[in-house]
Amino acid sequence: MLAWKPRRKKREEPGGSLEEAGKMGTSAEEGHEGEENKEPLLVVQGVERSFDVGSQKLRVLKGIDLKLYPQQLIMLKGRSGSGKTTLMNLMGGLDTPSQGQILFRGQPFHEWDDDKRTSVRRKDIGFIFQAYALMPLLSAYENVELSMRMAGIPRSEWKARVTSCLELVGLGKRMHHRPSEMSGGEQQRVAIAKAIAHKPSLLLADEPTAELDSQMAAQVMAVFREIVATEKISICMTTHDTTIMEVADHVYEMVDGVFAQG
Ligand SMILES: Nc1ncnc2c1ncn2[C@@H]1O[C@H](COP(=O)(O)OP(=O)(O)OP(=O)(O)O)[C@@H](O)[C@H]1O
Repeated sequence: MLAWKPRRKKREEPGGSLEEAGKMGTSAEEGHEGEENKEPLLVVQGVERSFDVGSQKLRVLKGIDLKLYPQQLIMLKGRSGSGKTTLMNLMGGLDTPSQGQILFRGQPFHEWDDDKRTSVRRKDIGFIFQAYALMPLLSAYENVELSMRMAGIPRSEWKARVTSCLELVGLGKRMHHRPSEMSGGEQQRVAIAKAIAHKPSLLLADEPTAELDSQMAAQVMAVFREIVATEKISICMTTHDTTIMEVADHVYEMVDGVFAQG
């Protein structure tokens, strides 16, 4: 197994053990330390979401409360269909609640129209949603560059930022490879670089380790802990994988549209 080299030094391969991932950046305890003095980045308060399905109302979320603090990594777990993706869509402003509030940096996300939410999303939120979401004909470098272009970052900043993001995820030497020339874990790390290139404060990741073996999943989690520490990002991710949950500052279990008391 490859060893995790000291933080801030250039490296080509993140460590592959969860013990190492846990040591990166803040530990679970440190993640909560001083929380009371910090403003939450995101507050979800009494959130409900129902969908009209034919003549029926399907109540998917039935009263969710959570606070996500700066530099915290939280996980949502729960059975398929329990509402995890629905909640993440609301947290990212892709959807609005039927009831309740979502405050992003103290601003009422739930009251804003699509355009206003989209502009906040482009600037301040990164997503890792479908399998890898990479453009297959573009190199890793071009994929990350594309997301900076989409976020409206000045061209003069692209090169340095793309390079530093790819180095951060351990792919400094593989920048000019296309996704098809990379392993699943490497592709997922390109997706992380792409999602953080515009310096968001929130990263939302839906099952980011689902397609990966345990060592690659551990590498992705190590990269997550590293970006929480160095990029000052907060992460909310969904997972079914119990083996990676120790890396989280907090794990919420969703059962039938509410959080189980844990
Ligand atoms: N737009 C929609 N219209 C109708 N029903 C929906 C819609 N979006 C989600 N649902 C339903 O809400 C429930 C929760 O779905 P969701 O995708 O949030 O679950 P999940 O916990 O993320 O599941 P998985 O782990 O399989 O991804 C499901 O029954 C789903 O069919």
